[in-house]
Amino acid sequence: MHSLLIVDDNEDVRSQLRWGLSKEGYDLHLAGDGEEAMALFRKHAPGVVTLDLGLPPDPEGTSEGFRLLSEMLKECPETQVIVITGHHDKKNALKAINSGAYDFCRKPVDLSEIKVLINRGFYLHSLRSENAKVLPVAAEGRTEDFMEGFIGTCSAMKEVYYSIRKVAATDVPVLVTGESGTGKELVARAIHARGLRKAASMVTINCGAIPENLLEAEFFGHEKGAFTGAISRVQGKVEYADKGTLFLDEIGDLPFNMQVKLLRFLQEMVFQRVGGRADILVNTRIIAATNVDLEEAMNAGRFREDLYYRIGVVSIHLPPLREREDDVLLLADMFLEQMSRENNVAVNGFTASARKAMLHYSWPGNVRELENKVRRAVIMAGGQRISAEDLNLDERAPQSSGQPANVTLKEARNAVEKEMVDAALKRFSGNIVQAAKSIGVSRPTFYDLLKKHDISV
Ligand SMILES: Nc1ncnc2c1ncn2[C@@H]1O[C@H](COP(=O)(O)OP(=O)(O)OP(=O)(O)O)[C@@H](O)[C@H]1O
Repeated sequence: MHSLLIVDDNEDVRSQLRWGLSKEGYDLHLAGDGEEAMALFRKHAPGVVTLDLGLPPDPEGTSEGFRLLSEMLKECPETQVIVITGHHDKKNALKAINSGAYDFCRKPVDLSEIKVLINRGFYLHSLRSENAKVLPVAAEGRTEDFMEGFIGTCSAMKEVYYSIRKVAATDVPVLVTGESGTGKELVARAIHARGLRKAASMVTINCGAIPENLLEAEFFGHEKGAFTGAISRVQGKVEYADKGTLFLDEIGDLPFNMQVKLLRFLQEMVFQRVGGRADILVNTRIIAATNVDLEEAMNAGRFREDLYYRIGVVSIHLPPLREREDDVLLLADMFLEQMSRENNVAVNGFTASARKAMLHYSWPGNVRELENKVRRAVIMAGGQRISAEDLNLDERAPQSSGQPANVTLKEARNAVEKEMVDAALKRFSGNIVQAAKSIGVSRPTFYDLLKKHDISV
């Protein structure tokens, strides 16, 4: 039987949880202070603990809660601790996760939400206990300055590798932020591949690429006859992500209506297929990515605050390529090697001026743009070495092609943006989906760019 310890100094809360969880079949233990909690912890070795941070002798603060959290994890690192925090206390929720808590729940505790967290906690506890080897984080210290699948040695990327290793060992939702083409999906894959759920799949939903009326069915599936054309029952992506990871790409583009449904699902991990009545329970880890500033979207009323707090407790920010020091050259060499092999073309590196141009260019499309430019250059290069011209870069100008030197970075970026949108439209004869894909942005973002630069299709 699963042993569960509840630590809360409020007698009413303890009674409510005792009552609410009595039918779940746990071996339930309740403590009102730190001393009692540690005694029960040592005696019953619970797989999951719910821990109110405000405990005597510091019921208004969090010091005793954090002390207990660290003592428990020191004695038994496999224990999954869910901390109970104040309603808007994102700071302490984040601190607790950083200190090794598995997840958090806000007051007043919602019974169905905590049940989901507890069940997931026991699931993770059994995975961890069965195979402690799946946790690479303890062995890989902060000194690891590289990560398989990634090229880059600048200090900002080392921070990213460190964060990936750290969050991979937990099950908390992670928000990956960064401009388009910086490697957000690569980060999501790295977290999944190093985490507890690596034996199951990572399922991706591109929230910006699916028409609004089809999104709910994409997430949750549909029953036969749910709408015209629904000729059979179809499972949604969420169902396929059971036991694994659900990667929500471009979450900033999720329509408001769907944000409400997603939040409801995230709180209880239960959903119904479109046109169905049965509740379906899944156990999945959420990783989301966005290239829009969600805090700004939240302030503008385009993104729900409660959803932001649910998905954004831990975030990993990817720096734009132009801020990664010499990494651009390492990446360019890697792409060159890979593409000359793939295309069976012998190319012997870049000219000095090509290297200079790559270092000076602002890379609005980031790593994806570099990859595309090198791919094109490998095919176009007449000689043994790739020149700035083959890369379509101007070796003289500090920014993009044709920009006078006295423009601001913002102006230069806008000009490049417009140039890329124009070129993509031309290349794909006005096909928005293909044009957006080719420059690495979502369809809604592409429409925003058309509007911003006053381009008509
Ligand atoms: N540090 C890196 N090392 C090697 N390859 C990288 C790195 N970062 C990104 N890439 C490659 O660049 C391309 C774009 O990366 P990815 O799709 O992960 O970006 P993204 O930020 O998710 O883009 P978008 O916001 O448009 O969805 C991929 O081919 C990826 O493998």
